[in-house]
Amino acid sequence: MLPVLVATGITLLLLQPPVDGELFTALADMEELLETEAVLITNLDSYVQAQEEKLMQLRRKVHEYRREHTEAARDVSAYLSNPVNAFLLTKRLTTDWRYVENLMTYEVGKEFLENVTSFRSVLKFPSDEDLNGAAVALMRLQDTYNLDTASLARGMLNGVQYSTKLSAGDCFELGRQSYLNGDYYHTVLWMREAMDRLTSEVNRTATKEDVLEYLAFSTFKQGNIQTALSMTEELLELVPDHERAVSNKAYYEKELQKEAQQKILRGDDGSEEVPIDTTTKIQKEATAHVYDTSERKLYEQLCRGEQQPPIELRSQLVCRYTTNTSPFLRIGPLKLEEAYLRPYIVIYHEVMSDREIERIKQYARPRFRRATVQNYKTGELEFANYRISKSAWLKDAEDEMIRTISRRVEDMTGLTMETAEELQVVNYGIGGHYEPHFDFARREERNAFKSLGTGNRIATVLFYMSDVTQGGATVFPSLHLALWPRKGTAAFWFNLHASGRGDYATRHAACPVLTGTKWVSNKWIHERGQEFRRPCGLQLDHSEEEF
Ligand SMILES: O=C(O)CCC(=O)C(=O)O
Ligand SMILES: [Fe+2]
Repeated sequence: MLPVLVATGITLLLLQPPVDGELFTALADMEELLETEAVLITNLDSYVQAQEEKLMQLRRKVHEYRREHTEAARDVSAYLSNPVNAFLLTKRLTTDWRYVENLMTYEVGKEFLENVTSFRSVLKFPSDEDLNGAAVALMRLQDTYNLDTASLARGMLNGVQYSTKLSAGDCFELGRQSYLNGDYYHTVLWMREAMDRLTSEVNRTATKEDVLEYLAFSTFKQGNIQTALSMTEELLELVPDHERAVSNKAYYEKELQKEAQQKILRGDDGSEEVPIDTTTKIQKEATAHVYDTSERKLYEQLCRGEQQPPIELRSQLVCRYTTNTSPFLRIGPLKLEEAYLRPYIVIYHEVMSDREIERIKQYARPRFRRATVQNYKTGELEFANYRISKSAWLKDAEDEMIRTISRRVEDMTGLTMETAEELQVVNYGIGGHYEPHFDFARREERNAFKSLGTGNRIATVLFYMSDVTQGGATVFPSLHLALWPRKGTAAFWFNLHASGRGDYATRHAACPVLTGTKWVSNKWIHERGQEFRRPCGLQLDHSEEEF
């Protein structure tokens, strides 16, 4: 139900901010939804078969009755003078008819519906919050990857068929979900698309009146009262007694009058009026991570692969074998590719085998929880729209293979794992992402690791445990650097300067996954224990900030 703008001008907003859903946050969980769907399809198929069987029996009865009846009608007295016929007619209208009635009243669907109820306790079903989360993820992809609404609705992405085509009803639902989030920008985009699709649909999947109602209200919310009014008038032509439309029309007219009066008072002739663009993007998520728009722009460009560090910088980078971080590497050197020099960011190739990856995934899957972030004021772990993925922590003690990974990180980096965090395994579903952030704790967050007594996160090792079909890069906006996931590789960088102060240039993000799934695991290495392995620097960099 849409809100009514009452005559007093009070908007009755029925916005329900969605609670954070769970299933949409990782692809691993979505697989279970396909299993749920398979069971539902079988059940629905059996239900349809049973209904068809019932109707067929009834249809046979119709034929039988009609045949006898036509026979009787041809010569009524001859037919009834036959005692067998007289008996059969009586039977048809007594016991036979009772059978027909029973068949007609028999509810075929009941047991199948009961089945569905019992499935709910054993199978995974998405919630309304999941639906909202999946819609928000699509909007995020649309924004980040500059996807135009019409192509997306046609299932096209970069000229190839990406998904099934969306019906007007599908577009309407995307618009409605955006509306529920107070995101009128996307509501307008998707309701317009729903309207376009409607005109070509034979079996209409949405009604023009519903689309117009959302469209008008969201257009008004976007600041375009005149268009909102025209849309409402169009709606009233279709449904003249539409209560909400009637009162909204009156409200819009009043608002327009007010505007005109104000213009006269200002001595405005209207010539300088700036048309209000209904497609202007509004900042939608109240809980959105705070970062400036230039960073957002760079972040999105990097995600789309449109930026890279300047050539002067790239030309200094090398690939080499590394042998000096552990004696072990003399017999098994690692392939190292430099990605950036200051800060030093490198990629190690072939440092996690497919077998190890499978084992780690197996361990993590049953323990997946939606990833949280720490509220630096309260210290509480909480969900945030700017980090959408599922994660699990794996201890060294759990499995020889996890221990081996830790030892490998030690060999790779030359840093001790004594004070490192457990291995964090992360799975991002479609649209899963992590907006720009620092891995180290800043001054105001210094409580974050205090209780551990291990100091700050000196370095990050990020293992890529899958290829990602499209999207999902790790990007460093201020460095114009994007690292593209490749299964079995790992990225490494120091988060802190040698002085121990946070290196702000390491601010990074995980771009939303556009197609496919993304698996990574993090090993966060701490300061304590590294004193002789990475000695403190005596010089302070001017960009350094005290931790
Ligand atoms: O998944 C990625 O690419 C980056 C993840 C990340 O930055 C983190 O988990 O802190
Ligand atoms: Fe990070």
